[in-house]
Amino acid sequence: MKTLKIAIQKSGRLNEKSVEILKNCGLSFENYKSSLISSVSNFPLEILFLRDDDIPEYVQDGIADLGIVGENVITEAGAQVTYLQKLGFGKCTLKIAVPNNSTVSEISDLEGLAIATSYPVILEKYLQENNVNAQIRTISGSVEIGPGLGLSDAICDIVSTGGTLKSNGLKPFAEVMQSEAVLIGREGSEFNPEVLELLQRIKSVLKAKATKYVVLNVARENLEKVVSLLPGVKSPTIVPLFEEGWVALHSVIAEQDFWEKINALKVAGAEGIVVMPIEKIII
Ligand SMILES: Nc1ncnc2c1ncn2[C@@H]1O[C@H](COP(=O)(O)OP(=O)(O)OP(=O)(O)O)[C@@H](O)[C@H]1O
Ligand SMILES: O=P(O)(O)OC[C@H]1O[C@H](OP(=O)(O)OP(=O)(O)O)[C@H](O)[C@@H]1O
Ligand SMILES: [Mg+2]
Repeated sequence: MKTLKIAIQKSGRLNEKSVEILKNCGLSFENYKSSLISSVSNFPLEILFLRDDDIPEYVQDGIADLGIVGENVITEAGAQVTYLQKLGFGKCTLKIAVPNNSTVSEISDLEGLAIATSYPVILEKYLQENNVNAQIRTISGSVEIGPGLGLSDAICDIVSTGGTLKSNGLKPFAEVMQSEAVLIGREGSEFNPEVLELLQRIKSVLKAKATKYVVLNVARENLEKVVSLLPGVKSPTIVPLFEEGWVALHSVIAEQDFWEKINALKVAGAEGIVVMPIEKIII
């Protein structure tokens, strides 16, 4: 069996969740960041801990077989890699923002202005698509400080809660791209048996995370009504209760669907609703 290499962020926003998802796949390894490489004892895999900016090229060039990195970083690098799976964390949006007192309110107002960013490639393309000529000032971090220091009139940076923009007196007005962490490989990677095995485990972990195991009690006469409220439930398990005429309904439900229905379920006669996490769903 060939030992695969997966590159993940050494430290920063994506590190913890990347390690978590691999551990949830049953992979056993020490999170030795100082050694920058860690061997998985129960799967033919080595984990490389890198700066996130380097991950797309490492995968493109075959130094690593797989990587976990933000879509923003892949697009900026222009790397030739294949998206194997969106991972549902590191969700953020690349936005253009200006000082609160700025009169800039649409893209065309950026004509001739200076914009500070760590994403010059993505921004350049966006400005071209919108027929705007602006001066891009590339800086590697703390971009939000740009307008306050007189370095730029606007910024283009990652926004999640919007807290950093707010505390720097900035307001967003245009969305350039949305991003989340993705598992990447090279073209054809998914045909490698070890990659396929890992990918299946990751999918199982993600599926389990998005679903809950639900148990509820309901009187038999209300059972049909309750089942009809549960989307996607084909055939729930029904277990008779000691109390005559009552049953317990067991089912696996998308968490999102469930919370929307909870009040309707109660009105329909569901009682003692217990919601439990699921560790893995094997697809
Ligand atoms: N506020 C945020 N909320 C959610 N995701 C974010 C946020 N900021 C960044 N990200 C995502 O996490 C990735 C890593 O962000 P981080 O700030 O750790 O990068 P970095 O400082 O460039 O790290 P490195 O030292 O590895 O180069 C970003 O490229 C983006 O995809
Ligand atoms: O909208 P918010 O929730 O405030 O998040 C946005 C901030 O998060 C990121 O920086 P990070 O905190 O990762 O620090 P960094 O600039 O050192 O990468 C990004 O560069 C923004 O500055
Ligand atoms: Mg980086």
